[in-house]
Amino acid sequence: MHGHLKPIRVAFLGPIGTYSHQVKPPPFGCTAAETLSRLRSISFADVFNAVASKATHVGVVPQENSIFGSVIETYDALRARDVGFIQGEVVLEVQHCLLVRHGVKQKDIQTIKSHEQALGQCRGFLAKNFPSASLEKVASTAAAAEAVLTSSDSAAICSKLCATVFDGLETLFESIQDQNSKSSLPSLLFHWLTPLPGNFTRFYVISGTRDTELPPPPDPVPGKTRCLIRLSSRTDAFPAPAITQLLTALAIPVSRLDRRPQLENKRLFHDVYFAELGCGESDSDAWPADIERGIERVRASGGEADLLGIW
Ligand SMILES: O=C(O)C(=O)C[C@]1(C(=O)O)C=C[C@@H](O)C=C1
Repeated sequence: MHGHLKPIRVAFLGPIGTYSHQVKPPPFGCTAAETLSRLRSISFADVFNAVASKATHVGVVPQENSIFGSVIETYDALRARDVGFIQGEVVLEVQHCLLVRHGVKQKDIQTIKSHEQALGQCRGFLAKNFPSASLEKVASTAAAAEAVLTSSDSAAICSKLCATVFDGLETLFESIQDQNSKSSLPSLLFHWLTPLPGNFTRFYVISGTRDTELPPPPDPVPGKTRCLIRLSSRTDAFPAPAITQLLTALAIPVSRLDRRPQLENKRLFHDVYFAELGCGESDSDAWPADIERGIERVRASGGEADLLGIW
């Protein structure tokens, strides 16, 4: 028995046919499809619960989209204590289709269902082709496809895959997202350096804790070059340090910053920030220790700081 071929269980937002379902977690030695067994969840919170309860080794959650921006449900889940640990990231090109039950025509459509991210990524298409349709948010793109199976006046924005997953659906429009990639997909390795046309969603791969036992990574083990830190001022610190002071104390360049209301809102508009940091491959050896020191400096300056992932 080869240790590295043990199946890893992956939680994803279901049902089958979502974009989350199509993500293949990369950072482990076993990425062959036959070594993955997947567990569908009905919300992103379920994905976090699946890894926390050890029902799965990892879970995939969308983090940002190149057209519609941050995935708020994911950041909201990341506010909780002991929420899991980010072990990697995957970027997926997202091409949406408009699917209906067999026989339903464009003129019949009064409601368009999808995940709010997908509705947001197709705003231009919707305004042009369905200016008076009502838009209905549902739990996922594939849940929308499943729901239109029994409807004669609604359509779903989802992946083309859903036309094969759910029997009885047909594709009315393809590639309806507001930006299209014309050329073949170039390497996504440096996607943050070379902006690409098209529609891309970045997913975090999470495990229950930093020490969750995962299959061994590929050889040679890649250095860690990114991390996510949750920051806020301590509620008992007076005066409460501003986010700029916390970032100055951290003293490591921040590549992106998100902000959400804090879960236990003890002070009005007391927010929590998510800072993503990156380093070059050549600096990756010193990176984990640098981060630890940065976190200590934030704590010493009246802030709270927690490492939510390093990959
Ligand atoms: O509904 C799905 O298919 C999902 O996997 C969710 C989700 C998202 O929340 O961003 C993932 C990728 C796409 O950007 C659209 C929807």
